[in-house]
Amino acid sequence: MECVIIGIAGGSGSGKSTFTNKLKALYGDRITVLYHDNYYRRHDELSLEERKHINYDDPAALETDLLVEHLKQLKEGKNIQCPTYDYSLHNRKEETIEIKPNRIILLEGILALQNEELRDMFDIKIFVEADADERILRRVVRDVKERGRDLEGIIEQYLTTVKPMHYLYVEPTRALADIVINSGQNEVAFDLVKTKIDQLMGEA
Ligand SMILES: Nc1ncnc2c1ncn2[C@@H]1O[C@H](COP(=O)(O)OP(=O)(O)O)[C@@H](O)[C@H]1O
Ligand SMILES: Nc1ccn([C@@H]2O[C@H](COP(=O)(O)O)[C@@H](O)[C@H]2O)c(=O)n1
Repeated sequence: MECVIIGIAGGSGSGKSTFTNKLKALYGDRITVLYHDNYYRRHDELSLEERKHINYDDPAALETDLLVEHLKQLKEGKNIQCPTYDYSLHNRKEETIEIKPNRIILLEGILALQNEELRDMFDIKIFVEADADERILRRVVRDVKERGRDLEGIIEQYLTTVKPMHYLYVEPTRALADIVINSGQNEVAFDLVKTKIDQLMGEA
């Protein structure tokens, strides 16, 4: 079985996870989904307070080498032990999850198209687009509800790291995408990607 890897990038709050999770809900175990965020580096040597102030939007914050290695293993038909991440503790969890390869592999993350070695592994490159004001508003709601954050911290992080890194590293990768889709809740884009996945699965 030859794997087809689809990279899904876009700014924080653009709707990447919404789009990816909708595909996962449709295909279930017939597709493999990886999240770049699970590859944020472990920082046991730092206190929680110190970990709060890491620049998580800089490519160096992610162990992308391990992700590339895992994608290679999946392509070889091997299972991987995928790391998992705790946003509240700003650290990797102890547990890993076993992930199996499939014909279609999705990889989602803000910097999915930034690293050249990773980008070169993708057969299809997607960038999810959304205005900056909509992205930050969605992030505020999500980070308070789901990631254990407060408004003050979200604003400080956005202005000091998220926003500058977005324009330095994320936005330029828009031009490297095969397809740019407008928001993660885009029925037309979803149907187009679904049609392509169905076709590729039929060819396997
Ligand atoms: N088009 C949209 N309109 C309104 N809310 C959205 C839209 N797309 C996503 N959201 C919401 O915004 C939040 C962030 O979306 P998410 O998919 O997690 O973004 P990302 O993975 O790109 O950071 C989620 O709570 C999601 O439900
Ligand atoms: N400990 C962490 C790790 C990451 N982040 C932020 O997550 C964003 C990427 O995830 P999305 O679902 O929003 O694409 C990224 O912008 C990091 O700032 C964090 O806040 N804390």
